[in-house]
Amino acid sequence: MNSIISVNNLTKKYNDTIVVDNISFDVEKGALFSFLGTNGAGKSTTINIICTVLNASSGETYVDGLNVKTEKNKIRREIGIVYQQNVLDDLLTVSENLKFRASLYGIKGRKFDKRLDELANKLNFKKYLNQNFITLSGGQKRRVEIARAIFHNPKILLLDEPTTGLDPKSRKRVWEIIWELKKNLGMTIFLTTHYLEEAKNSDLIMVLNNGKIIAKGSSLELKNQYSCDKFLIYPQNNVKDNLINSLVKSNIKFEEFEDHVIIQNPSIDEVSKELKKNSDLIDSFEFQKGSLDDAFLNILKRSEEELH
Ligand SMILES: Nc1ncnc2c1ncn2[C@@H]1O[C@H](COP(=O)(O)OP(=O)(O)OP(=O)(O)O)[C@@H](O)[C@H]1O
Repeated sequence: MNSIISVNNLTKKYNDTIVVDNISFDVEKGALFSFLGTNGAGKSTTINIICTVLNASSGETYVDGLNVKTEKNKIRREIGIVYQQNVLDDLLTVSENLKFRASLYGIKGRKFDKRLDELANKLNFKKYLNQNFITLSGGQKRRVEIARAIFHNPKILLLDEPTTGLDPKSRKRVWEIIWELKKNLGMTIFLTTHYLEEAKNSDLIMVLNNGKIIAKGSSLELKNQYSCDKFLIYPQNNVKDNLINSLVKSNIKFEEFEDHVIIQNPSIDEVSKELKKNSDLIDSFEFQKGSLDDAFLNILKRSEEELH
């Protein structure tokens, strides 16, 4: 594997509290890597160590072959970060903000003008260049924040919940931009998100809980391993017991809820027989494919069960 980030036995402690617990993983060059976990799982801590803004308690981390302990400045040139919160100055214009940020990487004069034009076109914010950052909408601000993060052409883009608070259309637009960066520029994308839908096309998903890696795999692998297809049957009023009796007689395993029953991993054959047999008891039914959301919840549930 051609890895661009390599994390080996990483641990972070605050006093005696371990918040990242001996984790190891690699991120492949050009991949979309998604880092999932509940609040407080240790995602931002890990990202901050990779970005060289926080020191680990122990373990080794390399970014593009550079050691995060000893080659901080070189690493900072290789990475761009979009934080959960916008970091640009509300009272400067978009152009002034980017000029200041670019100057930190030595990008000035004509080189700056050319790159600004390129990014303003690509990320569609040319119209707002002379507006104060505060006057932009949430989606427009995020696009400018992405421009800030990639102004110096980094190899890796770290996105810490980049679309939180955006409406679905703005989220879609931000994702189109991220895909373009991955596909056309081969940029490695390291994502943390609470929207599992966004992680579904990742090359690798890793789930963290209480500082530990509790699952790792592609979206399909995690879905196959931790979620299942479901068939929901909604009985007509007051006949749920009759439907349940029929399912019991047919030896079909199901879960009972207030106004419906769920058959997990249903076989077409058994479900169609039951539907035919009980058509006068059934109000409606639906089939649900196993989802990444289900997988995520089951991964956390199993991890909690193992702890107790
Ligand atoms: N400076 C600090 N001192 C003490 N504890 C801290 C500090 N920073 C973070 N923590 C703790 O470390 C744990 C991991 O926090 P972290 O921010 O990495 O989680 P996260 O997975 O990014 O959560 P979220 O999804 O809410 O952003 C939390 O319990 C947090 O309270």
